[in-house]
Amino acid sequence: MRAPWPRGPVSRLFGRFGNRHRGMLVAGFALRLGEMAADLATPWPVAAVIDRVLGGSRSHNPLAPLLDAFGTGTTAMLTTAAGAVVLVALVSAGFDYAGDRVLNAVGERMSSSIRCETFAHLQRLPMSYHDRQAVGESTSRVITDCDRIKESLVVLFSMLCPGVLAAGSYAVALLLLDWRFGLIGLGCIPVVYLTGARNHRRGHRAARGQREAEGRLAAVVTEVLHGIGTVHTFGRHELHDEHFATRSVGVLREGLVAADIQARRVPLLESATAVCVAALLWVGGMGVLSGQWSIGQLVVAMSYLAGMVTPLRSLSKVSMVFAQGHASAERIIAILDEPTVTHRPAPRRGPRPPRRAEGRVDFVGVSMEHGDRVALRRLDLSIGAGERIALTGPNGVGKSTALALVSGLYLPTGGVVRIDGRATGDLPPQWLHRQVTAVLQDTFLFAGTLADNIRYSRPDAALADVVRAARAARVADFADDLPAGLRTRVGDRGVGLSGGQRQRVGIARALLADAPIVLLDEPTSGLDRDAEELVVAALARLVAGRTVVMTTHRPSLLTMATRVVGLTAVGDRTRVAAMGPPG
Ligand SMILES: Nc1ncnc2c1ncn2[C@@H]1O[C@H](COP(=O)(O)OP(=O)(O)OP(=O)(O)O)[C@@H](O)[C@H]1O
Repeated sequence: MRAPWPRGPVSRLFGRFGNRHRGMLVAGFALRLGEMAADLATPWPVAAVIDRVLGGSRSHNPLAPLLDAFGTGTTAMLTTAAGAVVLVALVSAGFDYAGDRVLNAVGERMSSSIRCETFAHLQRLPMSYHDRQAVGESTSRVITDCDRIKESLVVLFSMLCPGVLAAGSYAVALLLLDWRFGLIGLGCIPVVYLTGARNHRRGHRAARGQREAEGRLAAVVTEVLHGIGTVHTFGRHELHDEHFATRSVGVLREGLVAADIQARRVPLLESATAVCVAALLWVGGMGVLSGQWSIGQLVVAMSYLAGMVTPLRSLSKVSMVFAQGHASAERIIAILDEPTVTHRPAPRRGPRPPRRAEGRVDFVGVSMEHGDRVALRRLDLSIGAGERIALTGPNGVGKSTALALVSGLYLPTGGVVRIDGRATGDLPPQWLHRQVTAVLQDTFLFAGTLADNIRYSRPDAALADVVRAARAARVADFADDLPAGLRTRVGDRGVGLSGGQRQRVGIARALLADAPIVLLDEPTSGLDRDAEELVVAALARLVAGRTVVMTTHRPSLLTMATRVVGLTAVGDRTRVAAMGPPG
């Protein structure tokens, strides 16, 4: 059902993640109400002492029955009032503790769910999204923006909600005490609201600018750390220092705007609320002088007004946290709104694909554009099941793109890529992952053991299968010399292994996947002759009995192909020419 009001990022996030903790939220707010009730009772023992003990009058006091129950002598009333002060404070503290525990736990749980779902969603976004988004920027959203949302939720539950509840309750209590006191108290609310709302919009703009600038800064850090070897080799540290400092100025500029807004807000609100306190003091003082109210009642009214303005003042101090949380919620919603690869249009009706594809691949009028860059133009090419085809051609003609289209990494922007006669866009992604495997130019290894990395393609594989794949791919040749064998940990990005060794782990991974279609994207480029020999020997085992589409310029790999074709871009077509027998 659609909400009857336009739903902003904050309410959408809250609706989606807060609903899951409805029970705890209700319990938390009930505890807050208990605390409020205790706080409302706080000034009455003092009023009783002033009016009944010191003034000797019997003015109205809601705690009178309790105070009178322990005796009406001055000492008894004084003792009971002192005891009541402690008791009320203890009850209020108990509710405060329990309310904070419950509501802050909701804030923590909500932000944890937001973080996990944002990461899960981000991983499933298509390559076209990741191509245009810097890694540092995405990291900054998952980590920093989720953190900002967490801070806002904690402040929301521990300050904003109790503050609003307190201000509302004190305003009602003032009204009940006397309508004139109530009007003065209520007069404070629009002043605070108008000051806060105006500043929230400015604060939100500054916070949004700051988060965008911080995201760009994170992108610089990630880029430089990815290429730190190149930075050291060429000694270009100063270049990146300057680059970083330039981007950092953007963060600083927005931060200064936010600091200015924050600095203005507190005095503005303090002045506005001081006017209300002064008005109450004057009106109340005149009332006491004319005998309309007792001094005790004026003390209670002043205490309620102080109770009302204190949370309003403290809210002004945290409003920048909300502005930042708001800006971060927009950035998180922007990710969650992106369609994932599993949200493709529903496949056209047809029989379920068989468990294992035969391995026929057809490109029919396939075009591919990456933004404004054209990678393939109406390519027609058919590859039979079990055929091993090598794509050659000039740099940038679209060989790697053709491979990426077979694996479903991208969907063509024109034409269709078919596997066993069915368009890749109509095939369930999970099925496609089982039919197509790849060894790329540089195998990416995750932090974990060698065995974990091989098992990445088939998490349920038995250890014996992992060992068999490791032997066939000649990983065992070097793993046997390591103290922990296949249980040796490799660091982030496979640090500690040579290029050739990493490629052999990649081949073992592909072997274990046992897919009928294998893609090889320059798997031996960058290797020396000895390493290449070992990798080619491993690849020979991988390609046997499967459909293979490879891109390579290396003769040792070309000899594995049953057909070599050359791609050339001519006008609006990517043409295919047979290049004669391989080798
Ligand atoms: N992710 C991407 N984003 C933007 N443009 C891209 C992307 N991938 C490829 N391209 C562009 O598409 C064109 C084809 O690239 P592709 O890598 O497929 O060519 P290639 O024939 O494999 O080149 P090479 O022989 O140099 O590896 C190039 O102009 C390239 O700049």
